[in-house]
Amino acid sequence: MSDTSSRTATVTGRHAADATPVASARALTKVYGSGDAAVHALAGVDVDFTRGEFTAIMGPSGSGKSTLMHCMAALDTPTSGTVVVDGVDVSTLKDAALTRLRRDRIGFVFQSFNLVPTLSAAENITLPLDIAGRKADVGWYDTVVDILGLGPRLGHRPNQLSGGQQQRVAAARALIGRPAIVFADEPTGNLDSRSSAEVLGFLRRSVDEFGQSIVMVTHEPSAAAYADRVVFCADGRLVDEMRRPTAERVLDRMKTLGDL
Ligand SMILES: Nc1ncnc2c1ncn2[C@@H]1O[C@H](COP(=O)(O)OP(=O)(O)OP(=O)(O)O)[C@@H](O)[C@H]1O
Repeated sequence: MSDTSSRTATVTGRHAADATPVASARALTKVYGSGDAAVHALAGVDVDFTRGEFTAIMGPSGSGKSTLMHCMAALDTPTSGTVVVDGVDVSTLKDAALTRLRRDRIGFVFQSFNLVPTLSAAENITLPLDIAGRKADVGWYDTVVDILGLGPRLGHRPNQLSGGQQQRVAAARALIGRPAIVFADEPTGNLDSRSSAEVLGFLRRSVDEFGQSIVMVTHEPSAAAYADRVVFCADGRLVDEMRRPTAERVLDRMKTLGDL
C-alpha cells in the first residue's frame, strides 16, 4: 500500500520534470493475426510520458497494456504509427541500432525477474554495462545497492535469493546505467505485499531523488498509487488518465472499465 505521507515528503525534494516527453507514441496500432482472426491490440494510441515522472498503465485484462509497453520499449514492432524514445524515432532503426537503444537508453523490469541464474547478484546488476563495455559508476552502484539493501546479498546467485530480493536485483540492474526510461511490466506481480512495497518504494525514490523516468504496467491499484500519473487502457485505446492517484480512486475508475 502506498505511504502517502512519506511520499509527500520526498516529492518536495524531487527533480523538476522536463517538459519534453521522454517517450511518446502517435497513432500507434498493433494488429495480431489477419482477416477474421485479426486482434486489434492497439487501435490508435497517442501518449506522452513525461521525463522525470512515474507513470502507471492500467486497464482490464486484454486491453493492450503489455502490447503498448512492448511497442514503446522497442521489444515489439507496431503495425503503424510512431514511437519516439529519448528523441529517437524507433521505427527508423535497424536491428543493431535497436539493440543499442534498448541496451543504452532503456531499463527493464519484468514480472518474472529474468535474472541470469549462473551469475551472482552483483554480476546480474552490472550485466547490461558489462555487455556494453561500460564501467559502472562506483558511487551510483553503491547508492543503488545501499537503497535496495542488497549489500549482504551481492555474492548470492538468484536461486539463493527470495523473490523480493531477486526483483530488487532486477530493479538495480534496470537503473545501473541511468537509462532515459525504465519500463516495468507487472514488477510486483509475483511479490508479497512487503516486497512489493520495497520495490515500488525504490522506483518512487529513483524518480523523486534522481529524476528517473518510469513507466509501469500493473493490475494493482495499490501499486499504481505510487505513480504520479495513471493512464487507463480499454480495447486498445487510452480512455482516461489520473494525476496524483490514490488506490481508492484508481479502484473506482477500474470498476467503471469493467475490471475487478
Ligand atoms: N502474440 C499475440 N498474438 C495474438 N494476439 C495477441 C498476442 N499478444 C497479445 N494478443 C492479444 O492482444 C490483446 C491485447 O493483449 P495485451 O497482452 O497487450 O493486453 P494486457 O492489457 O496487457 O492484458 P493482461 O492484463 O491480461 O496482461 C489481447 O486480446 C491479446 O489476446
